[in-house]
Amino acid sequence: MTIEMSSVSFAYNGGTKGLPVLADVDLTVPDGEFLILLGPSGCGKSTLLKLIAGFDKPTTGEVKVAGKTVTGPGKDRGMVFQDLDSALFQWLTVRGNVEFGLRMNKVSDADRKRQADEALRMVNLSGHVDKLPDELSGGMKQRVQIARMLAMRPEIMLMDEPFAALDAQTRQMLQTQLVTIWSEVKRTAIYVTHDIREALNLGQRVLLMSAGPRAGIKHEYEVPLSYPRDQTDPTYIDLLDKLSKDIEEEVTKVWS
Ligand SMILES: Nc1ncnc2c1ncn2[C@@H]1O[C@H](COP(=O)(O)OP(=O)(O)OP(=O)(O)O)[C@@H](O)[C@H]1O
Repeated sequence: MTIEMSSVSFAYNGGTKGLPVLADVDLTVPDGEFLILLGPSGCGKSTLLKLIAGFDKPTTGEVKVAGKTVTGPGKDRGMVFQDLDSALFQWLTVRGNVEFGLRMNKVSDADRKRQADEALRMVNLSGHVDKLPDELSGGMKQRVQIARMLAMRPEIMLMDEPFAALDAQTRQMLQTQLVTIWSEVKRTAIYVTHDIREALNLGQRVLLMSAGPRAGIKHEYEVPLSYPRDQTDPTYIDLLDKLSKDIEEEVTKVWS
C-alpha cells in the first residue's frame, strides 16, 4: 500500500506548548518499498512513524494510506517497537503473544494457528512456542514482536529501532532475516534507525531527517545495491561517507 504525507506538521499538546516537532513533511512511500528514516536522536523519527500508524494525528496536513486519510490505527499497519520488555505480554507464551492480535480480531481457530505458525517459521521460532518472554534472549524477544506483526498480515510494516538494544552480531543476523522476510511477504516497510550501516544494509531508500524542532526530511538517498549488501562495494562506501557527514552536521546542530 502506498503512503502519502502532505504538509504534515505535528506538535505535542496540539501546539499549545513549544515548537512543532515536525514541520511541513511531504513524503510518498510506494507500495512494497523498504524505506529507512534516519536522523539524530530526538528529531522526530518515532513521531513520524506514529503518525503513519495512526497513534497520533497531524496538527496540520494529512497522512493517507492507499488513498484514504488515516484517522487512527488499522489492521493494514503493524508496528514493532524498540522496547524489549514492555512490548510483549510477560504472562503469555511465545505462541500466546503471536496469536494475541488474531484472537482480538476473532480470527477462526484454524486460521489463527496457520497464520501464527507461518509467522513463527519466518522468524525461526517454531521450536520455542511454549516459552515465556522471560526465558528468551533479547534477539528472540524482537523476533516474537516481528512474528506478532507478521501474523496479522499487515500491508505496511512499521518498525521503530527494533534492534537498537541488541549486540552487533545479533543485530546483523536479524537484519539479514528481516530482508528475507520482507522479500517473501512483499509489503511496504518503514524502519527507523540512527545507525547508518543498518540503514544501508536494509533500505532501498534512506531519508535523512533534519534536527528538530521543526524537523523535516533533509536529504534522500537511493541505495542501488542488491541484497545482501556488500559493505566493501564502492557505492556502499560512498553512501556511508555521505550519510556520515550529513548526519554529523545535524547532530552538531542538536548539540550547539
Ligand atoms: N509524548 C510526548 N510528549 C511531548 N513531547 C514528546 C513526546 N514524545 C516525544 N516528544 C518529543 O518530541 C521530539 C521527537 O521525539 P521522537 O521520539 O519522535 O524522536 P526520535 O527521533 O524518534 O528520537 P530517538 O532516536 O531518540 O528515539 C523530542 O524532542 C521528544 O522529547
